[in-house]
Amino acid sequence: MAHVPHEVDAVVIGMGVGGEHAAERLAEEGLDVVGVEAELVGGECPYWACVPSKMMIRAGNLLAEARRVPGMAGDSQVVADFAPVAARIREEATDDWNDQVAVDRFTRKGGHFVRGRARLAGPGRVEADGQAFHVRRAVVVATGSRPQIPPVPGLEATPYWTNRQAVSVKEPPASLLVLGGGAIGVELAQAFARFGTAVTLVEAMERLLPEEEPTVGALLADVLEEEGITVRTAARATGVRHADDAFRLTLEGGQEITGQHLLVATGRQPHLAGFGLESVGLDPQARALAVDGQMRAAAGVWGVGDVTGRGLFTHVAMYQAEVAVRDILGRPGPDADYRALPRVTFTDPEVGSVGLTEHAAREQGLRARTGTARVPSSARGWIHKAGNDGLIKLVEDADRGVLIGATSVGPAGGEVLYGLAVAIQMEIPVDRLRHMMFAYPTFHRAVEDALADLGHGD
Ligand SMILES: Cc1cc2nc3c(=O)[nH]c(=O)nc-3n(C[C@H](O)[C@H](O)[C@H](O)COP(=O)(O)OP(=O)(O)OC[C@H]3O[C@@H](n4cnc5c(N)ncnc54)[C@H](O)[C@@H]3O)c2cc1C
Ligand SMILES: NC(=O)c1ccc[n+]([C@@H]2O[C@H](COP(=O)([O-])OP(=O)(O)OC[C@H]3O[C@@H](n4cnc5c(N)ncnc54)[C@H](O)[C@@H]3O)[C@@H](O)[C@H]2O)c1
Repeated sequence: MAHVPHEVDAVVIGMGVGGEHAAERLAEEGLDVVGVEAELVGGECPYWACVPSKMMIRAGNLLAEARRVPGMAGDSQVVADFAPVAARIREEATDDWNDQVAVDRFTRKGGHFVRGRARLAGPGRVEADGQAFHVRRAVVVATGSRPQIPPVPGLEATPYWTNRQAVSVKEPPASLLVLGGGAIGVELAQAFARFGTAVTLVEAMERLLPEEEPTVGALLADVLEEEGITVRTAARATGVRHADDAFRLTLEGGQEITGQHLLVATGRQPHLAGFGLESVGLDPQARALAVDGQMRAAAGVWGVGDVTGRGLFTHVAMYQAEVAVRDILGRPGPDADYRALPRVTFTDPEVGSVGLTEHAAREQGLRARTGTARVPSSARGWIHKAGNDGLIKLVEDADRGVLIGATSVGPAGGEVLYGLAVAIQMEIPVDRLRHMMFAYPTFHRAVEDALADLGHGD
């Protein structure tokens, strides 16, 4: 191992996307930085989350498109094979879950890497792998999040999957129960189903993706059911058993559903406990690490990424890391701004949203006006035909005449979102948006229809 200095400028605890970005940037700026990682540098996103799941989704989308050929372009016979997907995840995405490339990238920039579990031992004091560091300038807490496992009786004793096992399989299971109809649940349910897995998706709330506009969950449930997925909403699991290579999930009311595997995707919780936060006056029992607009958690301590409980997205972790780095370097800059935080769930159709939903806007006491357009009724949606499900919904603050929220569901829903995110971030008056030209026939042209509908859709 390289010589590790004990007096250092900064220690980054957790080298997931947030910590890795902060550590690399600080090293590039010439600071003496130690990065500590207990597992793999890069964290959840490249090895067990965003990247492998999106490779599965890309492959599943190809199958779905090929199955849409009949009636549109001739005939097709699709033989699904998961082997190339499993190989890509091993060879291209994760290097068989080896992070040497990422470690080398960091050390080449001048950083000092320590493999191990770091512990705060008081202000400016960090211990890891039997070494003690005296930190002159900054400790960055970037410990991420962990799956939140619900207290369903019997569950803990079963070999259930989290996202980690789900994206590491070499073959799709014959059948799969998915507990949780949030982002992970819907993305992986659809991807596996397209490879032939019989999927049952169980969501406790009334709708899938319950944080999104109500119409979104209903639309997505229809699409998934059309593809052969059994969707159970407002369904509570009261017990789980695993016997004879099968999971048996009992639902409130007594119905039992079975599957070869069970994926638990019921949310993630920030990782605060067990690494000495109390030694710097912070609460390890808190729901998330509280930070101010410059990502400061305490004197000499910054927090970035999932641990802060904001958004739980890779782009949020990297954005926050930039803010923290600037502040650590003593450069003035604006506070982190989440008004136009974009979210994309990569189902087919993609579900993109940014800013406030209508409900959230009203809860904040804003006078919300909404406008909606259906993608199949737009020129491009009509031309697209098979797989054209989707909608655009806009939420305007009627008092200020600017958009404060938008939803874009459709074949390119996540991409269409971009223009809406710019409009919200820049507070472009709705009256000016109405006088823009929207290229014909793009998917984003449906935004023009939704703008015209503002005030009529309420
Ligand atoms: C299945 C799935 C799909 C996802 N898809 C997307 C997507 O498409 N787009 C998107 O934007 N987001 C997606 N996300 C969310 C994204 O993965 C996270 O927001 C992102 O990984 C957060 O990065 P982070 O650095 O905060 O934390 P993490 O990636 O969790 O990294 C934290 C790191 O800290 C380490 N650590 C913890 N404690 C210590 C300690 N005491 N000492 C040393 N190391 C420690 C951990 O080992 C870990 O490597 C997805 C998540 C999942 C689960
Ligand atoms: N495309 C993306 O950007 C992407 C993809 C996957 C995950 N993520 C991130 O990862 C995080 C975790 O994803 P997730 O899907 O686990 O969480 P989530 O919070 O998005 O969804 C969890 C779902 O599980 C439901 N639920 C909770 N307890 C339940 C129970 N006992 N029975 C049935 N349903 C229950 C909730 O009502 C909710 O709908 C997300 O917050 C998201 O930020 C992002």
